[in-house]
Amino acid sequence: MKLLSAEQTRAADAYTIQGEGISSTDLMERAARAFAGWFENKFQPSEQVHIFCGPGNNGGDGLVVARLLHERTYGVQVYLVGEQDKTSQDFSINLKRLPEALQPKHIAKSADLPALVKSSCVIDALFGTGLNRPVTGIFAQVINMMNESGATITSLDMPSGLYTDSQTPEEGAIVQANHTVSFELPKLAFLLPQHEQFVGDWHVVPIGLSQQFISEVASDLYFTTQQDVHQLIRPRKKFSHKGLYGHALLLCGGYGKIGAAVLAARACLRSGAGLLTVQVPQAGYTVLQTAVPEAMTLTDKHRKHLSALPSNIDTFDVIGVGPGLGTERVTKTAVGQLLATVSQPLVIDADAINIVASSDKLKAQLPKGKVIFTPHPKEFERLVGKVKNDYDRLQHLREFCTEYQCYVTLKGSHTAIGTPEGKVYFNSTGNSGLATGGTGDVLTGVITALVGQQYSLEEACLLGVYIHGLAADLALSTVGSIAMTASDVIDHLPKAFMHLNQPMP
Ligand SMILES: NC(=O)C1=CN([C@@H]2O[C@H](COP(=O)(O)OP(=O)(O)OC[C@H]3O[C@@H](n4cnc5c(N)ncnc54)[C@H](OP(=O)(O)O)[C@@H]3O)[C@@H](O)[C@H]2O)[C@@H](O)CC1
Ligand SMILES: Nc1ncnc2c1ncn2[C@@H]1O[C@H](COP(=O)(O)OP(=O)(O)O)[C@@H](O)[C@H]1O
Ligand SMILES: [K+]
Repeated sequence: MKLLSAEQTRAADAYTIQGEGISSTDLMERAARAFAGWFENKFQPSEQVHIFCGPGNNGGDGLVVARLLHERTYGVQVYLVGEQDKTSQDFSINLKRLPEALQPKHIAKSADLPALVKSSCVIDALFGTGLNRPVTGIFAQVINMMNESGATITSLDMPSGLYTDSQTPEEGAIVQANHTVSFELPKLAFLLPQHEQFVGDWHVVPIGLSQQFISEVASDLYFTTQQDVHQLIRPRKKFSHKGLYGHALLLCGGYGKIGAAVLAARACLRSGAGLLTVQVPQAGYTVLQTAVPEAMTLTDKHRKHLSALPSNIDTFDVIGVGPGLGTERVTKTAVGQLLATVSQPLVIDADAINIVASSDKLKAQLPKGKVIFTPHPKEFERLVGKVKNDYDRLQHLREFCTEYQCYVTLKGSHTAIGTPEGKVYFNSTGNSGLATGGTGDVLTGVITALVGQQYSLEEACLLGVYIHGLAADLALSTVGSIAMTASDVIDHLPKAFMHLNQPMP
């Protein structure tokens, strides 16, 4: 699914209005109905609803919602914020349509601010995608009052004050919503960790914007849905054999971190690798052979660390390197040799990322179009330098991927996958149960297996990150988020693959 900027969203609105031959007021009615439908499922009519409306179409939506909720027996109080001399046309039309029983109150100065309490139920319809500067003055006072009241806030389309697709200047007030109910497509701002306190739980309701417009408009930002990955997955052929599903090599594990190799290996096998060889330092031999009998085990000549590449390295289809590796000098040399000599695709994680990050020479040796990096945000900063904020991080992601012609899965709540063409795909699965040691090692195993099965590097990233998160989502029902471990995620990979293999409804 594509993500649209605020400007493109406005264009999609206009295109839909023109294409369907409806008025903008009709589309507003449709949007407000979709919002009200969500709201009714969530909140009972017994609650008094306070709706704060700004001067534009977001406020216009708020006025329609007020009318609809009133019809459905909710107690509603409407507040019109700011001077009323510059309201949008659809706002004015819907103000006239407001039932007489709903006498709006005007808030033009601080003395007009109502006293909300913690139990109040609030709809924030001050500003949406049309916000064009930081919120100050009376609007900021209303926002601060809402935030300080502790009331339950549902923002309409956007938390008011938050920019849709760029960094919000610090001086602007921003609503801290419990829920944000947005139209048609998620907005980029929802996917960035720095906005968690503003966006709350976000939900998208369809309003029938032109699918033709959306499919044709140029955007290099995507949100990966089940539909997107379902079409990637390839069922196994009846007469296939293990030789067709790739021979993966994992270079993982160091003294005290052999578990990382076990996790990556188990995940790799659970993701369909035809054959798997793991090379570990001598200290890991018995552990690997016992914990993962399906994997073949090579031992390094070093007792504790990776120090050399296997002599038959050319025989593997893909190499996953990094989890638990350590950054000893001998290991750095071995990783350098790997980058300089091998021709297979590489999945580079954890300490292998740290090793590459520490040397411009190694970065320059990265084979083009052959590498997937899987950093968490700290490892990413080691690669690209300190970032200022989440937008800056995205910019660095794009630049790094295009400069080095590589793929990067920048891990987090909505893992962002960067491609050499400068596209970014945000993942939609996963939960905070994944915030525990070893889950990244699992991801390395999953992606390595997929590359070995001849998925393109882009497909392997999209599918791997999605499946990994889906396994964690399925694990929620049996172990919950607090007790979840990396092994639980591996144990739910089979269900996740089965889930994706089923026909879509
Ligand atoms: N288009 C459609 O058909 C549909 C649109 N939909 C809905 O419309 C929303 C977008 O509406 P929108 O474009 O009118 O913008 P909106 O978010 O209300 O804000 C603009 C107003 O605020 C003002 N303003 C801006 N920043 C300000 C600030 N910092 N401080 C103070 N004022 C500020 C600005 O005034 P000005 O800049 O002229 O001073 C203008 O008056 C969208 O989120 C969705 O809810 C749906 O109904 C579906 C159909
Ligand atoms: N709050 C969260 N919500 C969803 N996914 C998360 C969250 N926190 C972490 N993850 C996921 O868990 C994994 C953690 O990886 P990483 O930090 O490398 O762990 P480790 O190094 O311990 O294996 C990543 O796939 C990341 O996207
Ligand atoms: K809003």
